[in-house]
Amino acid sequence: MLQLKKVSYHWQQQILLQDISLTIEKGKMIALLGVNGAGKTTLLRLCAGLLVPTRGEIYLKQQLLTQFTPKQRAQFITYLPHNHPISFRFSVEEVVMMGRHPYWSRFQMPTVQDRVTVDKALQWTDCAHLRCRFIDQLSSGERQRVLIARALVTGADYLLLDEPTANLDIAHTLAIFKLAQQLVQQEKTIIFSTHDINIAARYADKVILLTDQKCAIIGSVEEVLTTDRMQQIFGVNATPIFTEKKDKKLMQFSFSI
Ligand SMILES: Nc1ncnc2c1ncn2[C@@H]1O[C@H](COP(=O)(O)OP(=O)(O)OP(=O)(O)O)[C@@H](O)[C@H]1O
Repeated sequence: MLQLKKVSYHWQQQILLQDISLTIEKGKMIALLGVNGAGKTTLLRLCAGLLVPTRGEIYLKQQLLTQFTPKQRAQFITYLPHNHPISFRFSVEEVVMMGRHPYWSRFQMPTVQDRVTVDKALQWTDCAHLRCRFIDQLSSGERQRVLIARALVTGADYLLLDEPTANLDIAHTLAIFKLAQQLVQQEKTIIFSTHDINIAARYADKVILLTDQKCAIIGSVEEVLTTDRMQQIFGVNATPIFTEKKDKKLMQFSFSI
């Protein structure tokens, strides 16, 4: 369980996040929504332990996140940044293998199990054919899939993904979310930020919406994404459209301004 208790984050005099309390259980897919600059990346980086709250505490498995060593933390939580610039010349396979680092002792070489794990992740993300290419010579979408593969091989329980499919074409987007659903069934927790509200409505068990007061509202898609809130926070008219999919009611939106 990942728990935020009255977490605030300030940068110089600016309040970026204010009094956020959330409990994120295992085995959930959670969408993180908010306008540009709302603090989604900041919140993900706090949950990943890459930033320390100015006030409040974050607990992982009932232990303060700050008490984990970076290596211990990396075994439980992986963070996929948005638009991660990569200027070094490693092959795709080497980059994905880096995701296994949290399990290695100093100077350890990859094991057979590490190679099997990397092979699977390359296949799941449709990167197997790219494995010998250099990472800095890929398209942004190809690179993003490689970085998703690297996040997968960590085997972490919590995957914090900052706009994971922003650069992906539609088929790869759907494939990544299908894979994410399978991981959630295996008790992994995925928190992904997105600007695509229909993707959030389709795949998320819960939604965290960052408001202009720098607070967070958490709940089901129907509870959080009300027409009034969409108008107030995003400044758009959102008309819900309900469809049935495998006996499940699916809410999508049509937008106008
Ligand atoms: N390195 C930084 N130094 C100072 N302020 C920053 C820095 N990075 C982000 N900010 C500010 O923090 C606030 C939150 O930024 P953040 O990147 O978390 O928002 P976001 O919701 O992820 O935005 P977007 O949807 O545009 O990616 C913004 O006001 C931004 O200007």
